[in-house]
Amino acid sequence: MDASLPADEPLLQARGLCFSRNEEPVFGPLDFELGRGQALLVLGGNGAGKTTLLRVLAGLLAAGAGEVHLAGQPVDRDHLARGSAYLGHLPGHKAELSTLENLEFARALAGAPAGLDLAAALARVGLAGYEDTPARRLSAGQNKRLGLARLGLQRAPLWLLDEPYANLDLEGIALVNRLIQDHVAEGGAVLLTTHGAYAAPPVPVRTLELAPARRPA
Ligand SMILES: Nc1ncnc2c1ncn2[C@@H]1O[C@H](COP(=O)(O)OP(=O)(O)OP(=O)(O)O)[C@@H](O)[C@H]1O
Repeated sequence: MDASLPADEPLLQARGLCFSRNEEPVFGPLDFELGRGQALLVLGGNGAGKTTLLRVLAGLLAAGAGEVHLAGQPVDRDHLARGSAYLGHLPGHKAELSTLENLEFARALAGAPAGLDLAAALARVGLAGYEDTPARRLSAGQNKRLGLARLGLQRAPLWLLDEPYANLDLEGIALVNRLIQDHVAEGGAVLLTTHGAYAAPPVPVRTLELAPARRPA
């Protein structure tokens, strides 16, 4: 957990946050906050803007208007990218590298300790025995599991999880819930999306409902 961030402010605050494409509003203005030890479930049907919101919060897209504060400090896209760990629909693994090599790469990027047991990290997400398997040979659910292993290496206090339960079997869903529970118990916070088909994690959860998508004229 990042001890450099003050603990007495909400970890994440958004004020008047908006995003538009070609002058068509996608979401907002949104006002919400998320404290340490909490999860925020972003609800909305297909096209409501959930992924777009997470990409803005991860610093991958620029907001059209509004402010985001991390632990009380106004932040720009760079700070958002550094303060959060993002797990999106596309896993972002290096296809030709093995699962273990992908974790080595992620560990180096995150500046995590070299002594970290990466084989154990793979075993924790159910990928024991796949250490030498190239990422391109993983199933969708196994790819998601590798993404979950990477998340644990990043040590960011704020997790942004886009449809984390998608493609996972029951045991995988339980794994996501366990990881979220542990992260929140350590003082982290999790913002996750769902279109409503999956259960919420077993932690204190607030919800944020995005308006239904507009149909093109
Ligand atoms: N790259 C893009 N270019 C143009 N429009 C986009 C792009 N990505 C998404 N959109 C549009 O932005 C709106 C919000 O999309 P977004 O992916 O954020 O929705 P979502 O709530 O995550 O949907 P889903 O539940 O289907 O994943 C949609 O109307 C979509 O058509």
